[in-house]
Amino acid sequence: MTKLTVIGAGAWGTALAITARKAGSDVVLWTRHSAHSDLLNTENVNSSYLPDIPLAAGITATSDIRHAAQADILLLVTPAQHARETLYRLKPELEAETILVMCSKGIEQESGRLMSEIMEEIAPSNPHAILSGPNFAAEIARGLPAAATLACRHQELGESLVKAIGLPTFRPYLTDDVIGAQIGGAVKNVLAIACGLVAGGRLGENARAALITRGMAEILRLGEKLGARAETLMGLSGFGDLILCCTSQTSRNFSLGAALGQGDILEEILQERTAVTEGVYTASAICRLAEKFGIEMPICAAVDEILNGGTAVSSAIEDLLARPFRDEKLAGF
Ligand SMILES: NC(=O)c1ccc[n+]([C@@H]2O[C@H](COP(=O)([O-])OP(=O)(O)OC[C@H]3O[C@@H](n4cnc5c(N)ncnc54)[C@H](O)[C@@H]3O)[C@@H](O)[C@H]2O)c1
Ligand SMILES: O=P(O)(O)OC[C@H](O)CO
Repeated sequence: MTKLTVIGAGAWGTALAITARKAGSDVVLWTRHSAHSDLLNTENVNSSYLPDIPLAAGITATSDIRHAAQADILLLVTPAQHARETLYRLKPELEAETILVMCSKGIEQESGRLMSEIMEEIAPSNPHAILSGPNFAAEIARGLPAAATLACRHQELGESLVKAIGLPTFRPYLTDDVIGAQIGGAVKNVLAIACGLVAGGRLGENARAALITRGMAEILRLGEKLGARAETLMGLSGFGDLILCCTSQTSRNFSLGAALGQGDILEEILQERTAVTEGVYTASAICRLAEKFGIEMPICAAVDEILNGGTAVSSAIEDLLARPFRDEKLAGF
């Protein structure tokens, strides 16, 4: 039986633990606090992050990183900004053949690095993969149907991962485009904030459709510079996740944007949340990458201005609307 540990017991980590257990893997769920692992083991539910959904029998929680690392596969599911420190904690315990699967969506704020680059930097000899797609944790944990992109450079490795986590209701689609599989998940978080702003500000459905479409052009522009394939960006991890998060209040990024659009204060929204809202941290990293590559990402820039530049929502929207009229072909991809 495949031994699989999920690193990070938030909503997504817990949903993936339930999924992998159903797929037949022997599952351990690691959380950094022993009080949390004790609660998970005694209550059999992750009431802080995924209430009302029982953990499948056979999932054991632990806060012991050494025990957690003793697995064939590690699913890394902390917030993206904590992926580096988590990998450093794991590194001394890793066997060379332990497979690392990054399930977090984001770009490191300080370095502008993708999650795969951080895995390569810290654990260069370990095989690694990316899992990303339109996947709300609660739906997956309930066994509702969904699909995701699973990216790794070797087909055999991909197939073994599909066996460990795939279900008829959770369908991983394989690709070798590791870079492409990360761009959509990171950028859609920022674009979902933008669509939330539009919803909160009651700017209409047309405006949202325009933002999603022009947002897709921003994903394609950044993806091209980073070496991603367009087909991956148009797939589950890109277009699929963009549609999901730009059209649903279930998305934490969308709901944060909606609250901002209604006039709430960023710091107060964040204080009230225990769950991570990745777009808040990835926005500035994306804008720095756009600057480095000399590409325009005006929607991401507007969100970054609102989050980090002190620009009022109304004025950022006015600036976007004042942009010159363009040829769609030239402004697209
Ligand atoms: N929730 C979803 O539906 C979903 C779906 C797909 C991908 N994701 C991605 O998965 C990642 C995790 O999201 P989530 O929804 O599980 O978040 P969450 O906020 O529900 O949980 C995050 C978990 O990480 C832990 N954590 C926080 N800081 C940490 C640190 N410094 N070291 C170790 N652990 C730490 C928290 O205690 C918590 O257990 C994000 O990148 C998110 O974009 C989430
Ligand atoms: O709630 P969000 O906005 O973090 O989105 C969660 C997942 O990424 C959806 O695929």
